[in-house]
Amino acid sequence: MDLIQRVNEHFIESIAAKQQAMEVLSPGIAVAAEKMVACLMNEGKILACGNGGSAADAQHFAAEMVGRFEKERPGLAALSLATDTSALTAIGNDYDFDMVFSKQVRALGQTGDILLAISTSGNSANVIEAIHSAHERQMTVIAFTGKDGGKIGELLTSEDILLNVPAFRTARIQEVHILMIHALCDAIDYMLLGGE
Ligand SMILES: O=C(CO)[C@@H](O)[C@H](O)[C@H](O)[C@H](O)COP(=O)(O)O
Ligand SMILES: [Zn+2]
Repeated sequence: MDLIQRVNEHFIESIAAKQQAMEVLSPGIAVAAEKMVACLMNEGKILACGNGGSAADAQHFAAEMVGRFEKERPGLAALSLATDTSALTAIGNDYDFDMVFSKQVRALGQTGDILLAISTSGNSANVIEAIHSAHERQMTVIAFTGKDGGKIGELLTSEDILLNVPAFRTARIQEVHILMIHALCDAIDYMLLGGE
């Protein structure tokens, strides 16, 4: 296979992953957006976490909430738990890397807040611990996963939302996750501002 064909395969596979995800996830994404708006309108906030590419997704989502997505509006309360290098290194060094998010959730999370938990495998221990802490704090969890949903898929409650991408390659799952983030931002803005 030549290099251009190899690149083409990525586009083809990504398009297919998105098509399959659309068919199963759009209703759940709409419900997640409604839960987020209800939380934000009730003085709540959204905490987001994930590792590697998903850390970037958590940060990307928070930036579009606090800054803006496509329309001018007041900033919305969201925070990435994956960006504070001092907190991440101190907690990782002094306690355990599994606790880097959960300790922040316990410190910052309040009843009615939302945890956006992002893990392509559904098995990252620090994301799982963050979900346990969110439940202790009576927060709702919205989980973005992939593959078979992993352990995260098994520990969510009926109050939570599992948005599991039906794909097995990490890169493809991440590409759908970022699309889901933009769809969420758009739905939130639409509910708050109306428009097209
Ligand atoms: O972006 C990628 C791979 O595309 C990596 O950085 C990837 O996010 C990391 O390996 C993560 O540690 C994977 O964690 P998870 O998605 O299974 O929770
Ligand atoms: Zn990646």
